[in-house]
Amino acid sequence: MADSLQTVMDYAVAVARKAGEVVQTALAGDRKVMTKSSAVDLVTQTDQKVEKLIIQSVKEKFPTHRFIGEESVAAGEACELTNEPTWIIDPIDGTTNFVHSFPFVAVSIGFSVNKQVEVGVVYSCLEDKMFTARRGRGAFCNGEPLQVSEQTDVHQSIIATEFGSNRDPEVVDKIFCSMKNVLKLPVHGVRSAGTAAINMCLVASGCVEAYYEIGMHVWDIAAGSLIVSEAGGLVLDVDGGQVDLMSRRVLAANNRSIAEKIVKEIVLFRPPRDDALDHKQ
Ligand SMILES: Nc1ncnc2c1ncn2[C@@H]1O[C@H](CO)[C@@H](O)[C@H]1OP(=O)(O)O
Ligand SMILES: [Mg+2]
Ligand SMILES: [Mg+2]
Repeated sequence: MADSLQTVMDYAVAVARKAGEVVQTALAGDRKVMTKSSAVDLVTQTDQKVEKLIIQSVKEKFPTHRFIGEESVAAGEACELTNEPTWIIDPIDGTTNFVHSFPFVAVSIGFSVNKQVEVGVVYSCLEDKMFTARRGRGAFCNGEPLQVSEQTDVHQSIIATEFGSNRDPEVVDKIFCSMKNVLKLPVHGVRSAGTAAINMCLVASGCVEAYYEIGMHVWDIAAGSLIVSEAGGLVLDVDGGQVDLMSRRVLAANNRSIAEKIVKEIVLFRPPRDDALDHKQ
């Protein structure tokens, strides 16, 4: 599998770049916006077109591989992570940003075998940054090695998180309560890029010390989780335990000291799992 993983990596990078070109072209034109699980969970024809392009290209090269794609799942396909080689795809991470031309939009492609992510590619289309990682072989941005921040003092840190797309008042309260707790630690700042994949790449790049969220999906974090761990960081559940990519909870941190401080501030809740039969919202 070692050499074939390099083939997968090279192909994932090529496909992500091609997908990124489609996203960039679409940014110049009109975007017809539709909604999914809620009035603020947006999707465009470009999301659907890019996912089709990625899946078709991969199928030509690897006909036996399986897929978990955000828009395929939205269209009713199963979201099941098996031991088989599986491509986990978010064609546009940051659709809300894409719709508003807010300049952080990514194509995220993870590749797992035996439920473990082996290859992660996140292409930040507008920054033209190609983040890549292979398990055990480090993380890179445009070919340059990535290293998480060395900061151990949470008071000197920036923490990334997202507001998500769930506007249920109880959920919003919990999300804000966690953010307030983190802000009051105090930390230097709290940030939201509007894309989970780019938030994770910011941790891997050492720009932010940690990113946490409850409510994102497996396609948002599959690739980014490997990029963080290969840059020397930790990827955990928000309770500090082992991460479960299908549980819709993640904490990516530069080190354990920062992770432990953040865990204490997060108000825990459990959204329906991605592999639950009714996975919507
Ligand atoms: N209104 C919204 N604001 C922020 N993120 C949203 C959102 N609606 C959906 N998301 C998704 O939730 C993830 C984590 O916050 C984001 O990466 C984004 O992925 P998406 O653009 O692929 O849907
Ligand atoms: Mg996404
Ligand atoms: Mg998306």
